[in-house]
Amino acid sequence: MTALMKRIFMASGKYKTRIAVAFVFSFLKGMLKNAPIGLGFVVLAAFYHGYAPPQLCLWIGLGLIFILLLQMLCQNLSDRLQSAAGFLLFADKRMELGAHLRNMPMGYFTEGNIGKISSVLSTDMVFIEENCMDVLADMMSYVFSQVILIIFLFFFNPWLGLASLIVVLLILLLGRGLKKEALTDSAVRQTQLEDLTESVLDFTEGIGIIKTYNLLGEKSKTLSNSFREFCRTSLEFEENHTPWQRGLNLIYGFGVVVILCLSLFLYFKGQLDVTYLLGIMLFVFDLFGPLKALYGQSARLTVMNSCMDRIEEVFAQQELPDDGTHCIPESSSAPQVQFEQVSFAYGEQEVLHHISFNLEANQMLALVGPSGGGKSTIASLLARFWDVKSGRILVRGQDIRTIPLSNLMDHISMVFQRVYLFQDTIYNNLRMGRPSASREEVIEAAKKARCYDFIMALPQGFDTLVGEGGASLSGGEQQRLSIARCILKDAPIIILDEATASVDADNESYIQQAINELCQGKTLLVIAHRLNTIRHADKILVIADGTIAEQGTHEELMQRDGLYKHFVTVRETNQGWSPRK
Ligand SMILES: Nc1ncnc2c1ncn2[C@@H]1O[C@H](COP(=O)(O)OP(=O)(O)OP(=O)(O)O)[C@@H](O)[C@H]1O
Repeated sequence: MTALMKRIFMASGKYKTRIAVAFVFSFLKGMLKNAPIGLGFVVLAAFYHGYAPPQLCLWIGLGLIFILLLQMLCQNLSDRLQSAAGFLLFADKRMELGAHLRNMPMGYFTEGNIGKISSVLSTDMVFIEENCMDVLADMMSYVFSQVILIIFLFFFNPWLGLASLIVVLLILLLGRGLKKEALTDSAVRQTQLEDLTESVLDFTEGIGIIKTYNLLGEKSKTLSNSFREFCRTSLEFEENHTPWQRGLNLIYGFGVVVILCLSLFLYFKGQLDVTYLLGIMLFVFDLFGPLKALYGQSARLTVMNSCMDRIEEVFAQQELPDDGTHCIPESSSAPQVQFEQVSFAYGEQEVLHHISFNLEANQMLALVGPSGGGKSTIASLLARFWDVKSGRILVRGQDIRTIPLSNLMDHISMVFQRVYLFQDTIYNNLRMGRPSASREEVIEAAKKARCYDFIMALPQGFDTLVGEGGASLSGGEQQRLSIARCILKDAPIIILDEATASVDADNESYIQQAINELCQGKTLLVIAHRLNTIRHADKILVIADGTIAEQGTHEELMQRDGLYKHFVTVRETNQGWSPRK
């Protein structure tokens, strides 16, 4: 518990003082909880010794009211301070995590971590936010209450104090076992919760594909299995705790009997005053109550512990360094883009080996080659989705690792095959390309990207809301909107992943017109599939097995009897690898 308190306290940043003050009030609340017992004992002793003036009753009554009021005040202050601190702290933590995620390499998001991020941001953070402060403050008050009760007993008789201490030690020993079990179980449970989130995301995001392939039954079954599995683990979590909780209950009861019998024994031996015996009777049945309440919360505590582990794990992921201070120069005699001996690995697996090429301003470089050769990786490295393993990538002579990420992004636009439109109006989706753009500029970009007509045919024109992922628009329309976004951005370097999926002839022609508008006067790095695009490229790189197998213009490469010529021949005879015409 102390370890968890320390972790939360260390993570509480500017709310440390507020939390510390809340805990002080909680401590006072714990002390005051036992004060009526002390008062009761004073009354008993006074009556027993024949001292019972009417004023005593008045004072005791007033004292009790005072204690109750003070207890309420402390409770109120600690609750208010701690719950506000919890919500404020986790609002900040979410923003911190958001900033951290923004600076993470893209690889982190594509390597199956979406479920983890979602469950950390929602389930884990919400659980800690709602529980941490009140549970921790309650824990503190239980611990202090227990300590005070033991001190009472030591004060009455050292043997009683010692006996209660031994019982407490036994409880702590068994509690350690419970904690160990709970820690393991809650880690398993939280991991399953993460898998469950992943399954739900998978199901909802892929619902279109699932329906197309008639997999609704199968995938629903997978999802139901995940739900059932989580339910089973939760039940197991509870069941595994039960024997430990029963053991603890046994020791609580056993401890009460021992203290009761020992008190009577000491009384009959003349070693314990009758007033003390009566005092002990007052609270002996609740003697280990605070510890009982504390272990009753152990399940919540351990879940909080594993939530903290997972939150810290995401925070511990290395960010992509963004400490560059050299902005891209306005002009330079160096090539627009240079790859110098670039190697790259996903984890341990090296997928690019010593790639070197230059791309001059306003030229087009086409990357072609077999699937899995490394074309997309080359494009991603230029946008600094990841950092190279060795070698350098330069933009206008400047190593991209020394350029502030925002400056690099200002100079690069990417047109992906997979388009993402936010749940917002078409206008706002377009304006993301350049937030400072005027309405006229947005409309102009839409016209250039051949979007204007279909936008105006929508019920609210530019103010029409598009669904999550742009579900209410056709693939070709979404693609053109994403191109309009890039036209508005007007970045000098464009990375274009040409669509491989077939769209109808009209759409294809519109997309091509939109791309032609976008690419005017730009430097282009194209992952090319269309023979037409490839033919017009200033330079073609054939990428195979992470290396440049061949390079040159279409004519140069066709003169060699190499991989490229083979690919084109295959394309022309419509077999296998196919750069479309
Ligand atoms: N996120 C990733 N994690 C691990 N390996 C990856 C990842 N992305 C790609 N790879 C691997 O890197 C290699 C190069 O992949 P890349 O996507 O760059 O090839 P490509 O030429 O663009 O293929 P395609 O034409 O099919 O898109 C492949 O072996 C691929 O399996």
